[in-house]
Amino acid sequence: SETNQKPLVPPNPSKMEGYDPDTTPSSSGGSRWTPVLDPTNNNTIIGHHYSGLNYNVDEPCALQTLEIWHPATPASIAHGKPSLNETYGAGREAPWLVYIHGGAWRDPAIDSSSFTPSATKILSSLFQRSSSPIKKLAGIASINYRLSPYPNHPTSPSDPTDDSRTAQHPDHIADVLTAIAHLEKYYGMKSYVLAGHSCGATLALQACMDPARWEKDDDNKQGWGPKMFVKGGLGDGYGGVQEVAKPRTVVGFNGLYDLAGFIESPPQGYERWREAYREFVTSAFGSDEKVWRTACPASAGPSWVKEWKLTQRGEEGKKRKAVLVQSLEDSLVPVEQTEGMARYLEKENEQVNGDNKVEVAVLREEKGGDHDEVWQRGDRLGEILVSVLEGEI
Ligand SMILES: Nc1ccccc1C(=O)C[C@H](N)C(=O)O
Repeated sequence: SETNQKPLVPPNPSKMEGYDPDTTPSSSGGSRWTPVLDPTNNNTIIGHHYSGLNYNVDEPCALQTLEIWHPATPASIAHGKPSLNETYGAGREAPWLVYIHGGAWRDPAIDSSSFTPSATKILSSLFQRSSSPIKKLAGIASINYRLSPYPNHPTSPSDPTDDSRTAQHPDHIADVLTAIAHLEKYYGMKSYVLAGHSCGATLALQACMDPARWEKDDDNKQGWGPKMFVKGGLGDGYGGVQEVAKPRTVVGFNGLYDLAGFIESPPQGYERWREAYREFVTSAFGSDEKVWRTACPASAGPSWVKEWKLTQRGEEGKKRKAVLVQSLEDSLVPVEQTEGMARYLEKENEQVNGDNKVEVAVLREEKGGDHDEVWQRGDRLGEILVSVLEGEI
């Protein structure tokens, strides 16, 4: 397991060329910008895509990567890649969309590329609505993060020596925050919508909480804490917590929000999954059920919502929003998870007034398909996120 004994070095200036991913070290073997073609008209370039970007610059681990898509512009089409000024320029005010994949913190078959159908749909639909989508959406990022052990996976069991498959809470959220810090620092990301599927939705809400929650007792030197956040990453480079801007809007799809609650009393029809839940929750969070409760956004107790502060210029005082989407056909995650999350937020809202309330929208999808179909199809997921970006939800 990782230790925080290793001396941490400040970010290496020679490795700060992240403004141009073409010159950023890439763990997945030198991916390059590729054009994204409109599926409704295979001749039109609607974006440019880059995968396998390390966000842990100094000590890259196989899963500490992200991929990005940018809406095409006349300049990016002419050059075959995004124009740096246009895309990452200091004046860029459009939000990013950041996606966190699911897979119960452990499934090696679900990764950042699972957002491809949705990203394509989003770019395509923004192009139908606008001649200059880059003004509405600066970029899309889909994040990988280290996974927890999955020794009994049928085809890709985890190897205990693989440091991308031995993570335990809070490694997952620490990686997500490191990735967000990377986007802020190297890609000029100022504001963003944070979306997640399944355990990615858990992580999206954890990103709204105070990162100090992920510290462990000081006397537990092998334990986790803020120092772990920067293992070769960004932050202040000396072991401080990565302070990242919080998202103004969070969108959860088929999310897990109260794992202890599920395991304690699975809703009717979901009892058969109890042991599977117990298994992946133990792998991700350890065996202390208290940690399961405090790490999950619907069971963390009052009142973490006040930790969800908007600090970006122009966002102060703006209303925060949680959009919770649940397929009623999901055989793995019951709608009760989403209802419990909504109830938690509404209860928090009773304690505050006006703009301090979190706007809560719950979408119950009658024909949402099974648990993973929402990202496998991508059309509805993309449609919902476009509506969020356009301020329609
Ligand atoms: N059983 C679950 C219950 C809820 C949410 C996800 C799962 C999963 O099984 C995810 C993943 N396909 C896995 O193999 O761990």
